[in-house]
Amino acid sequence: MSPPAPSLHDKLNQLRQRFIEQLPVRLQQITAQWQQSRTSPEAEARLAPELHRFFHSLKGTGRSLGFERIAMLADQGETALNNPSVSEEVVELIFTQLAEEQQRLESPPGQQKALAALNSVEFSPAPAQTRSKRQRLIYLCDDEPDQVSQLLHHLRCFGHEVVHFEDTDTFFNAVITRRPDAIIMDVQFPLGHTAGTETLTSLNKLMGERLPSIVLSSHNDFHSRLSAVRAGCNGYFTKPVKPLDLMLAVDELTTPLDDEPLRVMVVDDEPEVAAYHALLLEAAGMVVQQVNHPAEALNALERFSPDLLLVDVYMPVCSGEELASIIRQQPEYVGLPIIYLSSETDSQKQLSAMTAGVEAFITKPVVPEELVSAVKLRAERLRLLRSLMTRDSMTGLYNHSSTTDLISKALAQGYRDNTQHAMAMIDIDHFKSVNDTHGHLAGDQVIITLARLLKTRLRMTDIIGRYGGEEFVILLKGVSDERASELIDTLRIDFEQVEFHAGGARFSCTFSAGVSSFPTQPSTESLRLSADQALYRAKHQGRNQVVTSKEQDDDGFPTAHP
Ligand SMILES: Nc1nc2c(ncn2[C@@H]2O[C@H](COP(=O)(O)OP(=O)(O)OP(=O)(O)O)[C@@H](O)[C@H]2O)c(=O)[nH]1
Repeated sequence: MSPPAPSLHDKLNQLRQRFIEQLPVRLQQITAQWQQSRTSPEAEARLAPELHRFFHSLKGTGRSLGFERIAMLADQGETALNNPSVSEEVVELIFTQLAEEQQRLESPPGQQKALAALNSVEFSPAPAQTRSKRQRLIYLCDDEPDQVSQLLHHLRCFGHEVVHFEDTDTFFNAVITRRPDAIIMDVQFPLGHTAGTETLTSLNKLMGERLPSIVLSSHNDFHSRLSAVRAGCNGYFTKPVKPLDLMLAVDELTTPLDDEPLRVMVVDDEPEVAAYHALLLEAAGMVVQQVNHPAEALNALERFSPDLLLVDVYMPVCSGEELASIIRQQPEYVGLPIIYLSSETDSQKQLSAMTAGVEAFITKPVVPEELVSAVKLRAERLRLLRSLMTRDSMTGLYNHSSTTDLISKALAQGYRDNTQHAMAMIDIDHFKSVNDTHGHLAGDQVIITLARLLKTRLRMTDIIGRYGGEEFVILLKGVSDERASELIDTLRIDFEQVEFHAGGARFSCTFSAGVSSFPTQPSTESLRLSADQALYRAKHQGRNQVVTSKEQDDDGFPTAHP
C-alpha cells in the first residue's frame, strides 16, 4: 500500500526545516561579506546592496514561515544598515543573535515550538472533487412506474448514472453510503403524502449540507412549493414531468462553472516564500507554478498560461512593478490579474504600486484564507470574462473562432506527440422545418439539448464547438476515425430517442455527421473540408447517419457508417 500523501502541515514543516538547515551557511556567507565591507569605502559601497537584500529577504521569509524572532532581528539589521550613525558593533550583535536563534530553532524544544506555531496556518482541506467528470450519479426516488421509465431513459441517454429507488428508506440508506450528485424526489409515498420532502429534510440535517435536489409533485399550490423550499430543494416540477426539461434542470444543478482548477503563477526570488505561498494555494485546489527569477517569467507565462500572477514587489533583478509593466506591454496579458505580495504596509506606497495596473496588494506575512480568497475571486472573474469571449452564449460550447484556434493548437501538439485525432461535423436534419412547424424557441431547445448531449457524453479533453446555427464541430483527441464514427453513432441513436415538447405537440429530431482523420488530413482546414464532404454524403444518402471520409465509394463519395 502506498504511504498517505503528506498533509499541508507536513509540507509546511519540511519547508521550515529546510529554511533552518540552510540558515547557518547563509549567515556565514553574509558575515564574511559584512567583514569584507568593513575593509574599505569601495568594498562597503559594492557590498551594501547585497547586505540590504539579505536582511530584507530574511525578514520576509522569516515572517512568512512564522519565525518571528528571525524576522525581528532581520528588520533591526535592515534599519541599522540604513542608518549611518549606528555602530558596527550593533550590526555584529545582530549577526550573533541571529546565529543563536538559529541554534535554538535547531534544538528539539525549539523545533517543537516551531511545529506548534504551524497549527495556526492549517486550514480545512478542500472538499473532495466529486465531479471530475461531466457524468453524474443521480438518485431517482419515485414509486410510479410509468413516470419512472421515461425519466430513466432520458437521464441515461445523457450519460448519467441513474439509480432508481421505490421507497424512501432504501433511498435514505443509499445516500448515506454513497453521496449522489443530484436527487430527484417524488413527494408523495404510501408512507405519507409529504414523505419525500420529509426524507430530504432529515438527510440534509444528517449530512450537514443541502444535497442538490429536485422535487416531483402532483400539487402546484403555494404551500406544497413552500414545504419543498423549506426542505432545501433546488427545483420543483409538477407531474406529468417533461423528461427533457427535468434533464436540463439536473444538468444545470450539477454542472460546475468550470471543471479546470485555477492556475496561478508565483514569482518570488525567495524560493521558500514562493514554495510557502504555492503550498497554501495548492491546498485550496489550485495548480501553481513557481518562478524564482523575474527574467524567466515571460517564458513561464507562455508555457503555463496562468489565470493569475502573484508577484513579490521587492526582487533584486527587477521590481514587481517593473515586471508588471513588462507583462502589461504585451497585448495577450493586458487582462491577466496580477496581485502584489510585499511586506510594505505603507498604504501610500501600496497605492502608487497599484497604478501599474495591478489588481490587489497583499501584505506579507499573508493570512492564508485571505490569500486564497483574493486569488480565487480575481482568477474566477478572469475565467468568466474569457468564457464570455470564447463561448457561444446559447449552448456554452466554444464559438466558431475559438473552436478553430483550439483545434489548430491540438493539431500542432498532435504533430509533436505523433498522435491521431478525428474530427466530426454534426448537423441537425431538417432543422428549418423544426423551426417552421414548432417555432424558433422549440428549435433553440433542440440545439441546447444536442449541445448538452455532446458535453456530457464526450470526454473533457475533446474540443466541442458550435460552428454555426445547427452545426457542431468536435475534435475527438487520440482516436481513429473508425472509433470516432462509432462513438458519434451511439450519440445519434440516443439523440433520435429524445422527445421534445412544443405547445401540445411532441416531436423528435435526428442529426447527420461526417468524420475525418488527422494526420491523414494535416490541417484544420483540410480536416474540416473532408468532414464537411462526408457530412454532405450523409445528408445525400438520406440523413440520420454517420459517414467517414476514409473510404471513398465509386462515385468518390465517402462511405456511410456502419
Ligand atoms: N431556432 C434556431 N434556428 C436556427 C438557429 N441558427 C440557425 N437556425 C436555423 O437553422 C435552419 C438551417 O436550415 P438549413 O441549413 O436549410 O438546413 P436543414 O433544414 O437543417 O436541412 P438539412 O441540413 O439539409 O437536413 C435555418 O432555418 C436557420 O434559420 C438558432 O440559433 N436557433
